[in-house]
Amino acid sequence: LQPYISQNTCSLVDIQDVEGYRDDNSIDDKRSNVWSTSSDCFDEYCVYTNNAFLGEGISLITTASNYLRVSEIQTREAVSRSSYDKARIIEIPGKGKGLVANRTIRKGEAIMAARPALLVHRDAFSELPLEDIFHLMDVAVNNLPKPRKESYLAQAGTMGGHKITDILFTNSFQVAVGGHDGFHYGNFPEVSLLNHDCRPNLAFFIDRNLTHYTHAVRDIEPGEELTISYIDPLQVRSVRQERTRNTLGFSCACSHCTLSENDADASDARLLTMSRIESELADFSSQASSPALIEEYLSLYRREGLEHNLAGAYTLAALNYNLFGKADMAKKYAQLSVEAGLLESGPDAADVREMKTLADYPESHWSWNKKPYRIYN
Ligand SMILES: C[S@@+](CC[C@H](N)C(=O)[O-])C[C@H]1O[C@@H](n2cnc3c(N)ncnc32)[C@H](O)[C@@H]1O
Repeated sequence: LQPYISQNTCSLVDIQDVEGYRDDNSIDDKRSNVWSTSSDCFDEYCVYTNNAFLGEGISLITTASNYLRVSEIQTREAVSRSSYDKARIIEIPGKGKGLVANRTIRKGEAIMAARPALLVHRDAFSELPLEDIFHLMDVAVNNLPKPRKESYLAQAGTMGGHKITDILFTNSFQVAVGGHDGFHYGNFPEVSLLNHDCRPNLAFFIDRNLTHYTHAVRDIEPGEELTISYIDPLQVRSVRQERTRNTLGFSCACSHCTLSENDADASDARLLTMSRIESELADFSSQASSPALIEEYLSLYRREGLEHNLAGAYTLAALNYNLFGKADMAKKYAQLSVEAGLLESGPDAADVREMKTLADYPESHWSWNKKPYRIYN
């Protein structure tokens, strides 16, 4: 495995200069590689820093094998895209700072493409004593290039305690870098101003090059807040609220969580019906599925305002219509699944590729006509 050799090679001295942290243990020849490591390691976890990684600078707290996986990423494409032409920062009642649209944003429009400033191996938190974690976190953030360190430290920390760690927990995404132990907490400072909403107007995904993409999933009016969902939006209100309160540390003030009791009960009833129908549609031998059931399922999804989470529902619809041997409907929903999947999971996602194939060749797909509809009609 060869670490990424950047065209934009920086001297290791740049890193040594940051607040006195020394990286006296460089991994690679500094003429050919911008990665460096600090001598601060605990067990198998060390700090690795690259002050030009994908154009911006990143620190990792991870194992040697995960470092090698990350350092293999060779994207040189300048994807960085900030939201600042489309949105501005304001105080949002009950949520702290947030982003609101400056202008009309159309469904499908790209909002941001952001790279991580910090990746921390998930197991480091269970395997290392807290004081060792805090030390590694300090080294990792202090070793970042100055603008990157400043944008890390400008993020909100809402849980208290060690500030740099608090910021990570308040603002992290799960990032898998590959392999069986590739799970990390990832921090993307540019994304951190997006508040949570159980019915958000943006979808996001992180691709295999560690880029975090956000896209609008419906038209957004000027002045409307831009939001993503931090949790599973298909849970009923009490479960969603318990999750934001107990795991993420805040009481959700989104409009769906603050519905009247009657409206919240109606939403919960829809979610339970959707879950019941989904079990039937996902069981390809079920005799209960029918075109009417598929359409009811999709209309409940739309009624619930789940536009950021539609790809899976369209996939199930496409597969079920194809099982019935109804090619036109299978194609229609496979195309809608691809359209939604590109915003929710990106072009490399397995489902997106499979639905493209189904849309093009429904009759060659494994599901074709396995349950001819006339039998169940
Ligand atoms: C990733 S930050 C979002 C930006 C943050 N509001 C700020 O001021 O920088 C996550 C924090 O924002 C607040 N937050 C986000 N969504 C919220 C919501 N739906 N209801 C209440 N607070 C929310 C919580 O304090 C949460 O811990």
